[in-house]
Amino acid sequence: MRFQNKYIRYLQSAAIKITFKNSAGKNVKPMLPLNSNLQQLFNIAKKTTKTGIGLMSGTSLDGLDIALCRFTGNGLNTRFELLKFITIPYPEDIKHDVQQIFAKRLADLEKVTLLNAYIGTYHAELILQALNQWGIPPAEVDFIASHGQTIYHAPKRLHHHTNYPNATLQIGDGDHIAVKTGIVTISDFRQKHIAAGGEGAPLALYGDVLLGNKTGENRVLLNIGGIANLTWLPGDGDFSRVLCTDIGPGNTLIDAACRTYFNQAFDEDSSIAFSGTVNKPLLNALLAHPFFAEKAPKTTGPELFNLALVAEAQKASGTENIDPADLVSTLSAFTAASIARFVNENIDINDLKIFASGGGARNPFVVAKLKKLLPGVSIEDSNTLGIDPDAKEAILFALLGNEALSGQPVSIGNNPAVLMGKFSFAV
Ligand SMILES: Nc1ncnc2c1ncn2[C@@H]1O[C@H](COP(=O)(O)OP(=O)(O)OP(=O)(O)O)[C@@H](O)[C@H]1O
Ligand SMILES: CC(=O)N[C@H]1[C@@H]2OC[C@@H](O2)[C@@H](O)[C@@H]1O[C@H](C)C(=O)O
Repeated sequence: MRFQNKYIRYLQSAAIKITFKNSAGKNVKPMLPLNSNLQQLFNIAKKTTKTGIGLMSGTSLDGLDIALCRFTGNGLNTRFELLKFITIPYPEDIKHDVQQIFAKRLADLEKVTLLNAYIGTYHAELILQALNQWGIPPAEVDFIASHGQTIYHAPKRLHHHTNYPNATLQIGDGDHIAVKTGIVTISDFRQKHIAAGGEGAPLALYGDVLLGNKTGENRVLLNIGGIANLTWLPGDGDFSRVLCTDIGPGNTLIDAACRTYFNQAFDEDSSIAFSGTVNKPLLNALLAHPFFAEKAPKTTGPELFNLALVAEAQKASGTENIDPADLVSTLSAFTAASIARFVNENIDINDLKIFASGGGARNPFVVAKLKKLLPGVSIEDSNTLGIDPDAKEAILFALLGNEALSGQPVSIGNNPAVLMGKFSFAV
């Protein structure tokens, strides 16, 4: 008993000086002290202006996008500024290691475990490198918001195990980033989305509404990354009609064919696609995949859209011996055709303006086909909105980090009203 009283006195003396009010508005003493980590979090949360880093390393495995942003406010009142942005390409050995486990049903569990720690530490090194290059001390950064590296995405619609929930796995643990950089890190955003009933993706909605919504303009923010996804923002400002969904393959099949048949990472400026011819029977076989008829919102990944699926479509259409350049042309046309079909079937195309981002927005063959298939729709890249197309997803995670620190859960479209992300501290 004596010990307990002493302990309570200790807790009271250690309690930090915050004013807590009871329901009658009177000041009361806090019951418990905040430890130094919670104190740090509290200090960051109450800052009017926060500086945060958003990290994205997507399904293309091309590198780590690092966006340094400044935020004021939260939710629909957020104001942000992109201060610095850089993509640091992954060296070949890391790409190779991640590719060994990425989107594979059977993988070396030791490698997964090693990479979880390694990628966290490696991303921390890249952040410190970028900050050093920019001349910004880590102490000036309030938080890091890290997406991690997706290694497997398994919504029910893909895994078909009726007893199991939607699931997804991102590695590159946040503790390693926080300890190595000394900066509070928020990570693993997708689990909460699933826990609250979603598929863990796309999370783009939260940033797209903020970056792209304009009353009176019928807009789509289209991201052509490894997988293509979009957010539709109807001009009437009715948030219940907002739609955010994956569409199908972006660059993932094009990149896979380039790696396999041309020993190159991607089809730079579409030089291969332009040298080939689109094979119509194969294109139609690919477009006949049942995923495209599933109702949105929906998510997918290279777990489904991979060269095995292409081989099946080749078999079904009798195009097994197609020339590799024709294959790249056809896969590029497939990306454009599946996006155009989704837009035509699900979105009001009256006065529609599409703002494209992601590496695929720099694929001239895909963009030209898309424009041809959507006549009357304006298609520009997201620079027109003042958003660097390469930085958009990293900015999104920085925004989600800002929300995790100071936002309120809000529901938009079909998305659950939750704050996402887990906190990691340097000590
Ligand atoms: N000049 C270019 N010409 C053609 N394609 C390009 C060009 N530049 C980038 N790309 C494509 O963009 C890809 C990288 O895109 P991005 O960085 O948006 O992908 P990601 O972030 O990994 O994807 P996700 O959004 O699925 O997570 C490259 O692999 C390539 O296919
Ligand atoms: C599981 C996963 O990593 N999904 C990514 C991927 O890349 C594009 C598309 O598939 C999208 O659903 C998502 O990323 C973006 C950033 C999102 O969540 O909005």
